[in-house]
Amino acid sequence: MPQMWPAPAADGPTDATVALPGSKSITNRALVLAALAEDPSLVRRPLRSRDTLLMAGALRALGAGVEDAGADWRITPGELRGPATLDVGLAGTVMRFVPPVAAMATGEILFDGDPHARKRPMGTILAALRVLGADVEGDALPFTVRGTGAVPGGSVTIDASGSSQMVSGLLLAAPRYGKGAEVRHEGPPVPSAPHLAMTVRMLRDAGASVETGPDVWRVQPGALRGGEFDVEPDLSNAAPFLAAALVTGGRVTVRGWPAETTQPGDELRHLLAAMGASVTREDGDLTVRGGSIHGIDVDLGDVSELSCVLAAVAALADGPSRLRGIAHMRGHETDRLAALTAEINGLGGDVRELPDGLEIRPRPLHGGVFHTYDDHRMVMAGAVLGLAVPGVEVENPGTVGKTLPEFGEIWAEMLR
Ligand SMILES: O=C(O)C1=C[C@@H](OP(=O)(O)O)[C@@H](O)[C@H](O)C1
Ligand SMILES: C=C(OP(=O)(O)O)C(=O)O
Repeated sequence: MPQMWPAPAADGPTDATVALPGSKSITNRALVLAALAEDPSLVRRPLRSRDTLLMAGALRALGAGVEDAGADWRITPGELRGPATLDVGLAGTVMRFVPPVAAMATGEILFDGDPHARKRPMGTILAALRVLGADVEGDALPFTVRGTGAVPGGSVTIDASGSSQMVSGLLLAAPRYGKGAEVRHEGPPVPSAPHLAMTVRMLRDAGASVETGPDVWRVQPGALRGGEFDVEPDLSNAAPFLAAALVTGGRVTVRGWPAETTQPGDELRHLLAAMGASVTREDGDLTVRGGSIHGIDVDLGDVSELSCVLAAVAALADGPSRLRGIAHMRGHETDRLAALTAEINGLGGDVRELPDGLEIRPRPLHGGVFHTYDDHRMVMAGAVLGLAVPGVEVENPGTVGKTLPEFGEIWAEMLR
């Protein structure tokens, strides 16, 4: 039986300060790099959510130690070994970042995940691993990696237009491959440039030698050093909270907004300003104040994690929006273009799917069930709509635990 959450309508402008847990993307990269390093590491203030617990579990099953150290995680690298059966859940980072590591283990490693995970694109990275010398059977979940203790590495050309994680996954393990790896992309643009920059930055910080050019990345073989990985707050998960300020004409401050970051969520500063918010960063905190909500015409290909919440805000704007450059979201937790269209229209909206995005014409909305398709960001989008539209019931709110188990409490606290 699906659970229903009556999304609270705002009874006035928000006036709140929120602190958010760590970034999924930084936590899961830190876990992989720490597991591949020569010495132990401390991952400071990691996100503890379904996606990161699955990553920790997968790396443990392959021989790494991942233990609580107060609020932190202590990672002790171990000899990589199977056999193992790994659950990737619905986590793109786990399904794309762990197979390149498993290929260096010994023994048979079976990967599987949630029913919808079997539909997410995997063939590109599994084929690339075969080119780099790994023994992989299958082109989608479930699949098997037969680790032989080492991966020769070398050059590979892929079409990563479906997901930047195809590139990131190969690069993160590449320092430990015999010849390292040169990954070239050929095809329509790779989405999520900030996430690729995050991969390169974190590899270099861990001591890897990485060169980049247009659509090419070269990682030299070499040791990775352990140490301390500081996890920033998850700025993509700031989206619904900052959007609440805009939607209610109030104020929301997010604590600990980094001055400089590779997280795509940093773009919220510009995107929400373009939609009518006033945005200021002071003493390391980011504050958004809302007035009227304007539509936008924008390419979100680099920051698609923000699209669900921005689509909800756009449905409440004073003019139409076009969200472009996000065709690859059809391969996310669900087909997000179809899901947003169906669910916003189900509340009386006027959303049309484009080949690469959404066209959103605001209309008066009414209450109803907002289905979420096991997608954390659909829960967040439903919550944002519910602020302004009485009677929105969000299906399976627990789905938000993929990246933010505390969402409900922080949301309620924000509205108090
Ligand atoms: O590398 C990462 O941490 C991520 C990359 C992006 O994937 P896509 O390029 O598949 O959109 C993003 O949407 C995802 O949430 C996290
Ligand atoms: C696309 C997302 O997740 P994943 O890492 O599973 O691809 C997301 O969090 O918006």
